[in-house]
Amino acid sequence: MEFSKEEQEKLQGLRNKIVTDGTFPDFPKPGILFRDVFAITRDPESHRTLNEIFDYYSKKAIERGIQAVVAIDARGFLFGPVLALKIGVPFVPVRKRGKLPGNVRSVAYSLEYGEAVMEIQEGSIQQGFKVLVVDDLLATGGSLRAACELITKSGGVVHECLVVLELLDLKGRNLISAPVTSLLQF
Ligand SMILES: O=P(O)(O)OC[C@H]1O[C@H](OP(=O)(O)OP(=O)(O)O)[C@H](O)[C@@H]1O
Ligand SMILES: Nc1ncnc2[nH]cnc12
Repeated sequence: MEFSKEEQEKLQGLRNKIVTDGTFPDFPKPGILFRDVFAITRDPESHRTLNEIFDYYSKKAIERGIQAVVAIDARGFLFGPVLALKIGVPFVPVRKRGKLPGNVRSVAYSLEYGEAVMEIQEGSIQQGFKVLVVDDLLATGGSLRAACELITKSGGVVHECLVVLELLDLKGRNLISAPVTSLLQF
């Protein structure tokens, strides 16, 4: 997605915040350079700036006819509900195994520093709905791909994905067939 010059300047400020306050070598394992999105939410001015970017994104998402927002447990929940409110559509969670009640659909996946299982509640996505999938960060793409698979198997249509941070060298977007917008690239 295209951002205006004004938005690009705001995004540059947010990126600087991650560099100065949100970069941790060797966490949670040796060799992983952890990018901590809470560096933005901890700082009210940066948080407000990110919210303005979401205002802009949401207006465009309404024009594109997005009908539901799905976000990934846990850090995706910082942003998915806000976007769903701005767009005016349902927010649906995808959660790690064992957290969602009722009948669920599951998928095993791997991410940059481990393996896990994620789940979605049966009936939580209306058939044919155009879905925006949200997460804080795209690394290898394993998590986002698993979420997209759950949505598709539930009868939703993954229209687009939005992540705040993208780790470009891991090429995670290559695993995702829908268009992916990232706000800050590393
Ligand atoms: O692109 P990938 O290699 O799959 O990695 C990205 C995922 O890793 C992190 O989640 P994590 O499972 O650490 O969970 P958390 O949100 O509960 O901290 C992050 O929030 C993304 O969901
Ligand atoms: N390098 C990283 N930093 C923060 N969250 C992550 N999730 C997967 N890889 C990550």
